[in-house]
Amino acid sequence: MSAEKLSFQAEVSRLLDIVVNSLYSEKEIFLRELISNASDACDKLRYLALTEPALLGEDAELAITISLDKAARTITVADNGIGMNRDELVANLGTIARSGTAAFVGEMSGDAKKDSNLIGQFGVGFYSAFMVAREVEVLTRKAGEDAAWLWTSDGQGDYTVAASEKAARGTIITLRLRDGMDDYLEADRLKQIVRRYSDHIAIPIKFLEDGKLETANRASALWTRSKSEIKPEDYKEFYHHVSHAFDDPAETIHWRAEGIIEYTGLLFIPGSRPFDLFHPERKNRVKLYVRRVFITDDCQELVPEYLRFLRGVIDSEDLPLNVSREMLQSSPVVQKMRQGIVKRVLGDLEKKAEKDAEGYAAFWENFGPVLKEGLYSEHGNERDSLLKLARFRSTHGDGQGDGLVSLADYVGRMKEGQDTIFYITGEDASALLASPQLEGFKAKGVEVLLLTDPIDEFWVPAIGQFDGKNFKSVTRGGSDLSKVKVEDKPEDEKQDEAADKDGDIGSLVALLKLALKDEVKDVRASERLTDSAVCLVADDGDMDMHLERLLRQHKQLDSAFKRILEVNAGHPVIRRLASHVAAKGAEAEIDDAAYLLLDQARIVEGEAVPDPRAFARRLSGFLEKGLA
Ligand SMILES: Nc1ncnc2c1ncn2[C@@H]1O[C@H](COP(=O)(O)OP(=O)(O)OP(=O)(O)O)[C@@H](O)[C@H]1O
Repeated sequence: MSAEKLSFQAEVSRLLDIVVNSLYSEKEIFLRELISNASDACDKLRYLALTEPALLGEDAELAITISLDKAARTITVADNGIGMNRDELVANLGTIARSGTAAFVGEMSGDAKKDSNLIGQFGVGFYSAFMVAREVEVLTRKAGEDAAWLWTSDGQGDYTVAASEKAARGTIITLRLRDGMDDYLEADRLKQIVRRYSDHIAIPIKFLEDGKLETANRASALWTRSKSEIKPEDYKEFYHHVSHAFDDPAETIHWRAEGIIEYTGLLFIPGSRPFDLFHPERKNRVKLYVRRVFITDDCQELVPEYLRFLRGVIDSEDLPLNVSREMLQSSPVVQKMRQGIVKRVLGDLEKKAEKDAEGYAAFWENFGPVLKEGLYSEHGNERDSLLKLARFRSTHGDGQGDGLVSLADYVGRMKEGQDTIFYITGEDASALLASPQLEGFKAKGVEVLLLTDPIDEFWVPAIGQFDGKNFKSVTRGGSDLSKVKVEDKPEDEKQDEAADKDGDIGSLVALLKLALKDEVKDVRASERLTDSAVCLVADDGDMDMHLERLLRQHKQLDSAFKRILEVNAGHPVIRRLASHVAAKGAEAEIDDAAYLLLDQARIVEGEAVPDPRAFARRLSGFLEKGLA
């Protein structure tokens, strides 16, 4: 059968472009990637052979073999793992099946530096071979099948697949090196790379030199070694292998649980946020082993969703080797391990938060929004631990929302008479800081949490309270500010308040209500405004305004809640309007003023003005009068 010519998926072509133009300064990592794949292929075979021993047959010693041919300028990496059939070959080495790939590739800018950072999070795996090779050949035969296939490509957009011959199962990858890559034709250099990057691989990596085989790594699973023997670089390289990521781990958690159930955990918190963390299909990929045999990287019961950024290995001593997927789903051993993992990881995070505020803040920036999902989904102690770990921007400190505060910090700073934890939700902290609803709180020195993750709209109502204090949005209901005592209030503020009480605000509010009829739920004099003339708030029991916008953006809601318009009795415009009304009673222009005030409040809230023409007409009318 002749060779079939196929094109790479567009995303692969783009990745290859970047890879070939060599964004990585360390080209040598190509070997790490190929060895990593070969070791995964051996793990997969060993697992299948538990139930189908014939797959291993005579050839039961799984190994990776590296050899060189200086004259032909080739390196080969061979394994006797699971191998691939034709369809798998085309799917695995011609496309990227991972969810979110298209969006990810779309983000690449063509700017070499930025793209290399992005690719670092994504991992190019097999394709990194093209950094050093002008042509790559993959000869493979799937375990249990007779047919072998040869995949060939120069990484320029196409590849070919042809039926071929191979005596035994497994995969042989041959790289024809580019000019200038002669370095990699030295056996010592390759051995050094293997030692650097792959010493922790549990499968023997052998060098074939002058007809002799020499094992170049220790071939013992890293997590089984004692911690004192393991160097930080070993952990780092194991992280690269197990996560297929290029960044470095921010946290390494290695422990052995002994007692009713026994297992070893070696888990990593990535140093950067994986590109697909919020993709709906993103799953936890912690690898489950049973007594050193890889079982699966798709056991969702092992790690809660809100820790889906964890990478690494859990190796159980108690599960049976032939454990099935169904068994895993209902296994009390898995449940116990999950509890242990959660306790360990959250405990370590708590220690980090105490000892290394800066490092913890960096962790929180990356993974806080995911951890907060647990505030919503979990209960009891797990939720309590998460509440301790949660950090927020707030109006405390420099007032720029830069620092992170905990709920305990907040409660510790509450003012006399304050019995509520105040918050505001929105897209970004700096926009929130400019919200009119915050003015009164700032003026009274009452701290407000600035919540900017979509999940905040859900966990806050789900929890309702922290330390016996209710949460309350400053954009909703009565502001409760009058209860808060303020020590030294400037004289002019007191005068303002006195003036308001005696003033004509009552009749103005009544007239505004009349003018706006069904446009608003109510009009009220505000406690929370100090600088702005007006703002909108949600009635207690109605949907939060930010949540409503969020849901409407996602087409989850088409009706709109009516809001309350609050007016600032101390603001010059409102005062003038109030005395105007007192002197002249209701006039047509009150209607226009009412709508202008309402539209202004909408604009500040980031909402569209429903009738822009009417808005422009009214505004021009008032300008004209003002200029006359
Ligand atoms: N030596 C091999 N034996 C069997 N299958 C292999 C081998 N090398 C690669 N594959 C298959 O090709 C797929 C793609 O490999 P590739 O290195 O591009 O990505 P990956 O290892 O899945 O993930 P990442 O891109 O994060 O490294 C693998 O998931 C595996 O199924």
